[in-house]
Amino acid sequence: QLSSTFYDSTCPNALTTIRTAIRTAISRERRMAASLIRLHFHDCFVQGCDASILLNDSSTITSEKNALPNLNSARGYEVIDNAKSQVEKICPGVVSCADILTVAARDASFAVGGPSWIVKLGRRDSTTASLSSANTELPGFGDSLDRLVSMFGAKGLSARDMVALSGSHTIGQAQCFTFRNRIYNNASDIDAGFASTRRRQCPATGGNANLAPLELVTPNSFDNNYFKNLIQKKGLLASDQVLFSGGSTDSIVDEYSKNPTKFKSDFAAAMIKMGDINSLTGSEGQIRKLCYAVN
Ligand code: HEM
Ligand SMILES: [Ca+2]
Repeated sequence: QLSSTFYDSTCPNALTTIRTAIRTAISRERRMAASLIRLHFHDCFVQGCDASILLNDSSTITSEKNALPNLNSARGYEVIDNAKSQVEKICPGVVSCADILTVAARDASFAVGGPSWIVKLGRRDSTTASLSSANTELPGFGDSLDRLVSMFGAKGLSARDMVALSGSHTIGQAQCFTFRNRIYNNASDIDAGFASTRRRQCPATGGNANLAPLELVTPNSFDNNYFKNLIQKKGLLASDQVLFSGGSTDSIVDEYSKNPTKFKSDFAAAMIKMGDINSLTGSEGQIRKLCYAVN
């Protein structure tokens, strides 16, 4: 049973300490806000929000960091490790890495103009990781709408939650190899001018790691331009554009494009729901001393 007051008596300064560490990291590099939100998502979809994604390879752990969706892609691990070490200084052995990552995602959203929300706390850290689940349970950039709906459904999230959460592609960057097919296949669901602009930084061969903003107008601020772009056929990933391509989620995209306030409140609610996925509580798991290793 998670609760927003979980650390009120055991570590009253936990949340301000985390916030300072996260704000410092984001002021150094604004993209870090995007990276931390994504890290929380990639944690929660694999064994639940249990900080399994933070564990390094060891004799007992096969790290999720090496799974396809994460390798050379997920980032921000060191920011969470640092926030943890700050929190350990004030209350050793009390605050879980899973909670720190959840709070970090919320603080990251707020730091770049997104909504804030009250985070539920009391998650415990896993003593295991699952590279295979990370490879099979995280969505891919080429997935169909039906597949995306069913992958989120498997985690207790609705199609509406999925569209709202995908709105976090209003910030952050993607590598060329994730959108190459889309910009070179002359499909009817992509704006021709947009495709040709993107091709300049993403050649047909090579340049796999070249970056492009997931949302072209305001890639560093959290707003609803992502949805406006989808309506103009300017989604970067195929998995972005499928949300507005004549299917069942078109009306949600349309609604969020017109109502940024509704998008932000739905996003916050969906983040809370995602943070509830299969948490370890009570005496399950442990409170790690270091986020990258089990005790
Ligand atoms: C709907 C299914 C989704 C797919 C297929 C997907 C796929 C991707 C891909 C391929 C990238 C670029 C990675 C790279 O090039 O290294 C990316 C980036 C990102 N994703 Fe998603 N994503 C999905 C949903 C979500 C959700 C639910 C969230 C958060 C709630 C999220 C947050 C982000 C953020 C913030 C970035 C930018 C990260 C950065 O700049 O470091 N995505 N996503
Ligand atoms: Ca996890």
